Amino acid sequence: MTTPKAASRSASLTVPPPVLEISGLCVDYGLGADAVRAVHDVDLTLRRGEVLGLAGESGSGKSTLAYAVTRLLSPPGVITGGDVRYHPRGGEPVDVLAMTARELRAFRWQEVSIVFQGAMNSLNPVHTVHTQLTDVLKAHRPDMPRAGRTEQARELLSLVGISPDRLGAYPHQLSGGMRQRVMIAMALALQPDVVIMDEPTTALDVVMQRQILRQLVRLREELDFSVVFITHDISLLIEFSDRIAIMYGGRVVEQAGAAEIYRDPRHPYSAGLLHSFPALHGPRRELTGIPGSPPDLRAMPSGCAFHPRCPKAFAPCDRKTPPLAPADSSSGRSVACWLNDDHRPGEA
Ligand SMILES: Nc1ncnc2c1ncn2[C@@H]1O[C@H](COP(=O)(O)OP(=O)(O)OP(=O)(O)O)[C@@H](O)[C@H]1O
Repeated sequence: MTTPKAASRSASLTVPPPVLEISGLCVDYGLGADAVRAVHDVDLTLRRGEVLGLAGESGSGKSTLAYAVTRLLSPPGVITGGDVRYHPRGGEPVDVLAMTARELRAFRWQEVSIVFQGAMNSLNPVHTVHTQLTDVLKAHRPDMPRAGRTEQARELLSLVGISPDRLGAYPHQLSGGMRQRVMIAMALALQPDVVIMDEPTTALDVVMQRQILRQLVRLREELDFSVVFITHDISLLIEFSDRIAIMYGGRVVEQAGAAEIYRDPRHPYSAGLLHSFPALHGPRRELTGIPGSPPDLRAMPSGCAFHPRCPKAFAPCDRKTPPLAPADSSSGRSVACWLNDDHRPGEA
């Protein structure tokens, strides 16, 4: 791209400033007595330049969270509480939940773009890659001359590792991996600060998945954007994220650096997830999976929602929900598990 955002991320150990701050976010499906809570009191901060991984089994609330944060949630989904703040470069924080429709149109694509599950099938089959890439530019940069749009589209394709010669191709003339890269190119077209990727590569084979993610992480360094990367495959997150948040039953149950989660998962659910996917590198782990199934939102277990499946459940777990609390004073890790809480209720 011609004017990449400053690629000079500080190599110092200072914590980068936040770009997206989510606090106390609650999302329900339905209203009144029939409502179920799919996202429960989530606090999460995405920092500038980082890749934040969001993991959890199907139904844990990952996509609902992404839709809510970008205000793309459609009925019966309703945001019932909390706060989402976007911190523009050098500007005052903006309340995303209070944005008007017009503000939202500018916010999406330009500040935060999102690549959804199965995105590679959402390219329009009757238009060329050129038309689809330049349409994004035309809609948001109406003053850009036609030749400039084409030039930018060529650069975007090169960025994601596709020869600009393919600009005239229709989606069916491209492989699944290439279509996915085109979607990523579209998401990067307006140089957003944040790219949210919801299971972007699950339809691809493992080698292609990793190739695309490696490229994305390289681009993140070049173009200086932050990534929220959502998947149920925690081994992918360990490889590509800086930090990981693990969701269960709509709540974040553990949040820590990717290496910390890998070496020493503190929540029994995190440990279970780690033993559900083969790691590509490092020592082999025995794959044991997690017994049982994720909870039904209409009948959530009392206390910690994971307790019926937890090999380490003890007295307080079925009675009281553990808060997400700092686990180490130094590392910024937090865990919602009574095993890690010095202030746990009586075990009798
Ligand atoms: N339109 C809807 N109406 C009612 N409940 C819904 C709706 N969409 C999602 N849910 C429920 O909300 C919960 C969270 O779903 P969500 O899709 O956010 O989970 P997820 O972690 O992204 O799962 P997956 O990995 O399968 O996409 C699930 O229990 C799901 O059944």
